[in-house]
Amino acid sequence: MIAVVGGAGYIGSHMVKYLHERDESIVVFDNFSTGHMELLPPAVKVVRGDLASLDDLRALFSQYPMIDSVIHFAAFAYVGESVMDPSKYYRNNLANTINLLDVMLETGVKHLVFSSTCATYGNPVSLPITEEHSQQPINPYGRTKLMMEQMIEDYAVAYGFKFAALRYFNAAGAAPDGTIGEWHEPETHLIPLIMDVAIGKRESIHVFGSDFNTFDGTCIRDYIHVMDLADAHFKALNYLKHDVQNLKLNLSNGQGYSNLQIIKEIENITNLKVNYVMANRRPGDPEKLIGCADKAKQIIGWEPSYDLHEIIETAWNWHEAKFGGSL
Ligand SMILES: NC(=O)c1ccc[n+]([C@@H]2O[C@H](COP(=O)([O-])OP(=O)(O)OC[C@H]3O[C@@H](n4cnc5c(N)ncnc54)[C@H](O)[C@@H]3O)[C@@H](O)[C@H]2O)c1
Ligand SMILES: O=c1ccn([C@@H]2O[C@H](COP(=O)(O)OP(=O)(O)O[C@H]3O[C@H](CO)[C@@H](O)[C@H](O)[C@H]3O)[C@@H](O)[C@H]2O)c(=O)[nH]1
Repeated sequence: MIAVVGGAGYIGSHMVKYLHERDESIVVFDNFSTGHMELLPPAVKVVRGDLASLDDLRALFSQYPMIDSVIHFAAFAYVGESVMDPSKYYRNNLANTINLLDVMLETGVKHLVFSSTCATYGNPVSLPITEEHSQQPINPYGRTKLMMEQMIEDYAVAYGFKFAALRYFNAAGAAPDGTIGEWHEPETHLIPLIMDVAIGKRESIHVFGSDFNTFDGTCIRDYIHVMDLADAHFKALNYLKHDVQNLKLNLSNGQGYSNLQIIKEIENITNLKVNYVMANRRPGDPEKLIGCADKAKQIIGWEPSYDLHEIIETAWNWHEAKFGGSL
């Protein structure tokens, strides 16, 4: 059985959908601080609990002693907020993950796949970013994720944990059947915010920074479909169960798009006008993040299957249906 920690969140719920459709045995552990019950299939087992509580974690593993692996998504994940309120990030991402690891240790569960991020690299010195690129995060969020990687590696060496650190680039898109998608409150991510403008929920979007060293002055990101991420987690977990090596893998499309290009692409796909205002840089934002995911292809046989057009189409189908009607 797989425990999906943070399974009610954006990426976690797509993982749950992926596993549920393959009849995998799963249980979701979540405190619903940013997650939503509505994103989960009704038949899925759910334990409401907080990583901050050793008792909640022990209850999870004693209620489901058949758990043999954990996929860990639970964290706070807003780059800008982490600069303003780092305590929140060190507490939840780092300190609370120690609880999870220790209870896994107590119960003998040693397979762990977890959400790392390209934010651990900082401002790249070479592109595309490979896993060998130096890791010098430029915001507290990225630092918590790098520390998590290091801590988990220490547990692996000392206690025989098997782990996969999956360094995703920018997660985006929604389930192709339109049932679930990105739902953060408050929303801070570029694509759903632009879509809020397209549906008339917001008047305009602020584009943070127009003086970056990029072709149009705005930041560049590499967007990866959330179902591609789910597929990679499943492949990484299966790999860990049969092979000796631990994994540190980038999950990306290998294509960078500027913030203004994303606005244009959404206008083209939706046929709607998006008003935007150029604004100051947001502290903590790296200029360009583009990943090389060749290693994931070589080692776990994973390749992305959705391009930017499909990412935006699936995101739009969900976003318009979910948030467009209530206006
Ligand atoms: N969204 C991205 O672009 C992106 C990119 C790279 C990495 N990541 C990482 O992927 C993971 C998931 O991101 P997301 O966008 O789905 O975030 P999310 O906020 O939608 O999901 C996080 C889930 O974890 C739960 N959670 C948080 N703290 C908890 C705690 N203490 N105890 C129990 N449950 C808790 C939340 O309720 C939520 O359901 C995070 O670790 C994030 O750092 C995200
Ligand atoms: O109102 C907005 C919101 C965002 N942006 C810009 O859009 C880009 C993407 O921002 P956002 O969608 O917030 O994603 P990131 O800050 O890149 O962070 C996401 O992607 C990271 C990997 O790059 C993950 O680690 C984080 O968890 C996840 O939130 C950045 O240049 C932002 O400054 C704007 O210009 N205006």
